[in-house]
Amino acid sequence: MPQPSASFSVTVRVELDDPRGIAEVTRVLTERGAVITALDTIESRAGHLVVDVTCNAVDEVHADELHKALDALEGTRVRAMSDRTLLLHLGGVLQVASKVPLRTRDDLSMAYTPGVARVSEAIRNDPAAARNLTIRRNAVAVVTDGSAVLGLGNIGPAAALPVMEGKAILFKRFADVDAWPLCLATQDPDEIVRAVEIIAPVFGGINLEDIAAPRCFEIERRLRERLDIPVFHDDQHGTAIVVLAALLNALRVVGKRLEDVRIVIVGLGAAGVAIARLLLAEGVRDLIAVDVDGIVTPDDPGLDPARREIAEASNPRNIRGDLPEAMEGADAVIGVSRRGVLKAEHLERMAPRSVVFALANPEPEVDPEIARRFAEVVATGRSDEPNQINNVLVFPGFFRGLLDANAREITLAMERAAAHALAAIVAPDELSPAYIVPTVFNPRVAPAIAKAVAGAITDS
Ligand SMILES: NC(=O)c1ccc[n+]([C@@H]2O[C@H](COP(=O)([O-])OP(=O)(O)OC[C@H]3O[C@@H](n4cnc5c(N)ncnc54)[C@H](O)[C@@H]3O)[C@@H](O)[C@H]2O)c1
Ligand SMILES: O=C(O)C[C@H](O)C(=O)O
Ligand SMILES: [Mg+2]
Repeated sequence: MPQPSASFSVTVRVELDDPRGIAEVTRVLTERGAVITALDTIESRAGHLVVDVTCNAVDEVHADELHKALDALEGTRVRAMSDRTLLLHLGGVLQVASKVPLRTRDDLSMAYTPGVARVSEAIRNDPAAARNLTIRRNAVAVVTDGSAVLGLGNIGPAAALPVMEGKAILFKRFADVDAWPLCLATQDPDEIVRAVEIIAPVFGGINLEDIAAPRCFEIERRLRERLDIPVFHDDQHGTAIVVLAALLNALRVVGKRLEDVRIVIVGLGAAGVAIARLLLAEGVRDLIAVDVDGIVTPDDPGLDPARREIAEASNPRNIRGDLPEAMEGADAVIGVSRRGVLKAEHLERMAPRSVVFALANPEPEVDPEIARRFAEVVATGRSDEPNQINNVLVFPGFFRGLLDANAREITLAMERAAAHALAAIVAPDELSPAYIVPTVFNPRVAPAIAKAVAGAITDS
């Protein structure tokens, strides 16, 4: 049963003929499963009270039920009900701010003309000076075509913008990177590659986001060939790094070794391919990938090169069939597909002391409550659950490291180093089923990843 959460927080403005009725209001809300988080008095006089009650609900249906229940109370009227998350996004969540004062004509003539012309000339004479004299060394483009937005699917560039704004503020908050959302009105790989190529002079790095497989593989490869700045596909590499870190620690908790475990990946898309690649590079020997048509094998017709590579390197026991067959005896399952794909009848086939990562956003492959009946370690991608496995643990620090080191490319060595650094933030004596990855608010996360990335450049 999904629980009320802060991601679905509503404020109800209720008008009462008798102030004593507030007790009824809180009773009705609480009995119907809402979690009250604030009560604010708006108007109060004898025989009249208006209050804003803020509470966490489960979803729209639940909020509607709460509204109706309050309306049914005698002497109580609901004036309005507002969704706080939508209110938070009014006008967007991101803005551009000046780093320099603009108070006098002097300030203007340095920040802008005529002074700025000398800055431009300096760059014309030495293009490398752009790194020091512009925003470039701290700027990242968050580029999407809106084709695989969270687990919502192909919702297009306009609907993708709130998610990309969100990514940009996470970059700023956790690693002081200035990121800008760029939602492209095309899903044609040639056009996407060209668009990124021609905006590249502004940026020190490109973060591709929520571009569906298989086109994301080709786009990333072509951009890496053409650009002299690092190109990172967050859903692939960010996810693979956080998953490897979480898996290393989860296996420590259940006392198993990476080389010995059987792992199932559900959803061989952008995230699934990159996770499989990184786990195989790290020494996983028994990995099975399952997609919509069942276990992925090399004889599947029409496999793109990235999926073919995984199909050929996985499934050493040559298991055929679908999810139930793949799950037989599995020590860990990693879901990067869509909500509800994993069921109790799949999880009950797993080995004792197993691990379930259900990472689809915003709703996981399985309700964590159900998963905990079968597995010792359970994690999702949500920020309102313990053990949040989300690429936000990686991309801010990873780009901090790339930008500071003026890196031109991204290597598997950097990804592995970042994963180990992230895992190491949780000390061995702190590890438990409910604590396998640090929270994103742990201030050691981004610096540790940045350091690992920079260290891996020197090593290679
Ligand atoms: N927690 C995180 O940090 C994180 C990071 C990246 C992606 N994700 C989530 O993972 C999911 C996939 O993201 P992506 O970028 O790889 O998308 P994608 O579109 O590239 O891949 C999704 C894959 O899942 C497969 N799939 C769909 N239904 C399935 C089913 N019933 N059984 C098996 N496979 C199925 C699709 O065929 C596709 O190959 C999304 O829900 C996304 O939110 C989470
Ligand atoms: O955006 C997130 O929360 C994680 C990930 O990038 C996703 O697409 O689900
Ligand atoms: Mg994403």
